[in-house]
Order: sequence, then C-alpha cells, then structure tokens
Amino acid sequence: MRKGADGKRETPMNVEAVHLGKRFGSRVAVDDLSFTLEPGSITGFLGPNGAGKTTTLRLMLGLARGSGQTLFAGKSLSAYRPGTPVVGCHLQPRAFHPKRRARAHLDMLGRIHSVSPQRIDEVLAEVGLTDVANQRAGGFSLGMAQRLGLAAAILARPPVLFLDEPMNGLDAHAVYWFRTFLRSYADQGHVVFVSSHLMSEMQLLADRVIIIARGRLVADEKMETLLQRYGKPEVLARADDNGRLVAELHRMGIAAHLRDDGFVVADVDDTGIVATAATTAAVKLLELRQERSSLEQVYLELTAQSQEFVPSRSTP
Ligand SMILES: Nc1ncnc2c1ncn2[C@@H]1O[C@H](COP(=O)(O)OP(=O)(O)OP(=O)(O)O)[C@@H](O)[C@H]1O
Repeated sequence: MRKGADGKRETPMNVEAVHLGKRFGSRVAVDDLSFTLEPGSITGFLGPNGAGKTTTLRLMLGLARGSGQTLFAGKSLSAYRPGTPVVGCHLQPRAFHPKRRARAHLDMLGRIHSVSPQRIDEVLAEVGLTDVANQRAGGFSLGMAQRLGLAAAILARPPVLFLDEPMNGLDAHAVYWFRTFLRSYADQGHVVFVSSHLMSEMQLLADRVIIIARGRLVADEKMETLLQRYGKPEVLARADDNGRLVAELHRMGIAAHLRDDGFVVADVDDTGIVATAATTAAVKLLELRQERSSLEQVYLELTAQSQEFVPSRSTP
C-alpha cells in the first residue's frame, strides 16, 4: 500500500486504456488500442519508429484528442479534482525553460499540487541533482535533463508514472540508476509505463511488455510469457572441431550453423542431443548451454512486417 502526497495510505491504482484511436488526416496513428497497466509493475511500451507510442501516451494523458478513453482507477483524469496527483509524466528530455534553475523549475511545478519545499529538496536528492539545484537547467547534460524530467514527474508522488524514452542518450551508470529507481517506484505499488527502443534494457527493466506497430497491438504479455511463447530455445556449443559437430548434427537431421562468434547453434532444446552428436563425431566439447531468444530477437520478428521507415537499399 502506497502513501499519497498528503502522507495518507491509498489503495493502488490501475490504468485502463479502452479502444484508443487517433488519426492525423488520412493517417491512422493509433488504431483501436486497449490494454491495462497494473500497479506494482513496470510495463515496457515498444514499437518501431512512428508506431504510435508517443501519440498513445498523449491520448491517455488528455494532451491529444482522439477516440476511446483512459480510466485511472475507473475514472477519467477529468473526473479528479484539479491538482490531484494521479499521473506524473516525462515526455520530453528538455521540457523546461533553459534559463530557469532546476529548483525553481520544480518549485513552479510543485505549486500545482501544493508540494512543500522539503519535498522539492527530497526529490532533488532522490534524483541526484542536489549539488546542481541552483544551476540553470539549460546548461544541463542530457543525463541531468532526464533526471530533472523524472524529478518533475515524481514530485507529487503520483501513483502512475508515464515516461517516454527516459533513458535515451544516457551512459551505463545513468541507465543503471534509472532502472534501480523505477524498480523501487513500482515496488511501492505504483504503475510505471515506459516507452523505449533499448531492447536489452527493457528486458532487464520491464515485468510486462506492450508492443504496438502501425498503431495496433502486437503483443501484451508478461515479459517471461512473451519470451517463452515467441522465443525459440536453442543450444549453443563450442567444440575443438566445430565443422565436424555441425556436420554430425546435420546428419542427425538437426538444423545447425556456425555463428560468427565461434559457437555452433543447434535448433534443439536439449543439450543432451548435442552432447550425443559430439560423442558420435568424436569431437571434444569446450562449452555447452541452452539459451532462449532475447527480447530483441522476439521484437524484431514480431514487428518485421510493420516498420514505418525502411532504408530503400541495404548499406554495406
Ligand atoms: N502532429 C502530428 N501531425 C501529423 N502526424 C503526426 C503527428 N504526430 C504524430 N504523427 C504521426 O503519427 C504516427 C505515430 O507517431 P508517434 O510519434 O506517436 O510514434 P512513436 O511510436 O512515438 O515514434 P518514435 O518511436 O519514432 O518516437 C507517425 O506516423 C507520425 O508521423
């Protein structure tokens, strides 16, 4: 159970997007999208460039007009009293006046929700900006700007957080910090909804995944279920004679190939089959393990037909 901005305990909030739709002229940007976001979990929002992620977030926040509705604990945002902290968002990395100091930026936003000066200090410390709080935000690096955007989003401790590509351009330390921070925010019973193109990061971060392409829902699953359902199991092996191992696997009727990194990849889910092939071929195994396709491979397959922008010819 989480605490609200006033310190009272509140019940967790879920978010339902119901038949969302949006057109720009004849172009359908969001096409009848429905999904639910659960409290206490991080949902990754994925899709190729132009798939409609930002438009969907804007529709859900009431920043764009379209069809359908979004319910926060069963009510539309407009049904809450003005100033109620329902959803915090960070949609653009530099959504501040460049001449305004970081603390002044948060102070201005804090007035909407009657946030105390102590809370502003607390948030600055939480996102690691205390030392630069009196510097003009225009001089901030991308990483600092992303932290300030996050600070603004969590200022009133909203039960729901929407973040549009918050980890773009961040170095490894900052990405790790963001991941840890978002995990702890979700663990407090909050909804965290994050769009990103960073697949390996999403695989580490998200509990659930919503994938859209050309405005339509492609997948809406728990990360684990998605990888189980669409990810192929395969066995990776390295032997003292990879060529002979591949030849033996082929003789056994098993699809196998030698990868650039020196591993034999066999389309089976049992390491024992590859071990048997190695014994028969009289080759020594140096490594043997089972793997499942990564989120990146699953995503590429699921969205292969739906890229908006495809290079007209392959580059060398
Ligand atoms: N203001 C606008 N006017 C016209 N078309 C728009 C507008 N905003 C978005 N679109 C179009 O709507 C579609 C969805 O765009 P959107 O920015 O939501 O995609 P996205 O998934 O966030 O893309 P990216 O990953 O590249 O940020 C695209 O075809 C885009 O060109």
